Amino acid sequence: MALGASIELERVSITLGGNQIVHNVDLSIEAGEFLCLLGPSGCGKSTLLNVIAGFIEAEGKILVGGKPVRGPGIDRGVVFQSTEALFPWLTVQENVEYGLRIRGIPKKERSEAAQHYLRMVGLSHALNRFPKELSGGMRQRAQIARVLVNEPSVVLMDEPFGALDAQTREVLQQEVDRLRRTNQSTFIFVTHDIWEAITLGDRVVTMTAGPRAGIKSIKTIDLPHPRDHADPAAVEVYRELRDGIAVEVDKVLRAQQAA
Ligand SMILES: Nc1ncnc2c1ncn2[C@@H]1O[C@H](COP(=O)(O)OP(=O)(O)OP(=O)(O)O)[C@@H](O)[C@H]1O
Repeated sequence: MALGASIELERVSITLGGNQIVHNVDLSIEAGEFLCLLGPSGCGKSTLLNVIAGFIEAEGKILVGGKPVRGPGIDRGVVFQSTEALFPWLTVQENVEYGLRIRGIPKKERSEAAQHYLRMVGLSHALNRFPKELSGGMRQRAQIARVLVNEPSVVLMDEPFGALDAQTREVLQQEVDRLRRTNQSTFIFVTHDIWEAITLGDRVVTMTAGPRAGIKSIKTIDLPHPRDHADPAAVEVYRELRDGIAVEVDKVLRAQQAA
């Protein structure tokens, strides 16, 4: 299993289409940490994740495992929100094996690895199905297995459960919460959902409203796993995060009204 890598962002600013989306972000993420990123819609969460993934260039320093990010790499795996992210012409197992096949891993080894990770996400019964034969939740499980099979040091998740119904979402949150305890990768998980962030995060970073979004707060979630939403300490964390985000959402609404 790959060990997680630390991530350092130093004075990171991101400009897209002539607009500065993110301004001067400094953030240190420890190896093996699970960090959740919350913030109002459009503030730049996905953009920041895409910069760490190496899909978008930025100003400032971005170090993963002490090395500057110069583009996408196998050390960083990305799970997208879209349940369409799998190759529709490949079976579940072939989708999960894909990255290993590209890297020339022999058939027996990649088949065993794919089955191991598919078992981990509860998809052993669906190895030979095609994506269109899966529910949205199953597709996201397959996507997670497809990323984890490469044993990345960093797993970047961009609202992976955003398109799922509430019950499936809760089940997958519990699964990721279990999985990350045996997986030593560093996780950054973008979400709109405050409870999702509290369920999963070692820390929750809240961003300010854009443009020129930055970090508003960093909250350490010092509660035992699995996290109980009825625990008064969790409710207190929820209130604090909700109130902080409400201020930022309000700024977005006022800016929209003024425009
Ligand atoms: N390629 C691009 N060119 C210009 N502007 C862009 C581009 N991609 C994103 N943006 C803008 O950057 C800002 C941040 O977008 P981003 O998707 O990162 O926000 P977000 O916080 O992830 O939003 P959401 O929570 O709604 O997914 C938005 O104002 C968006 O319109």
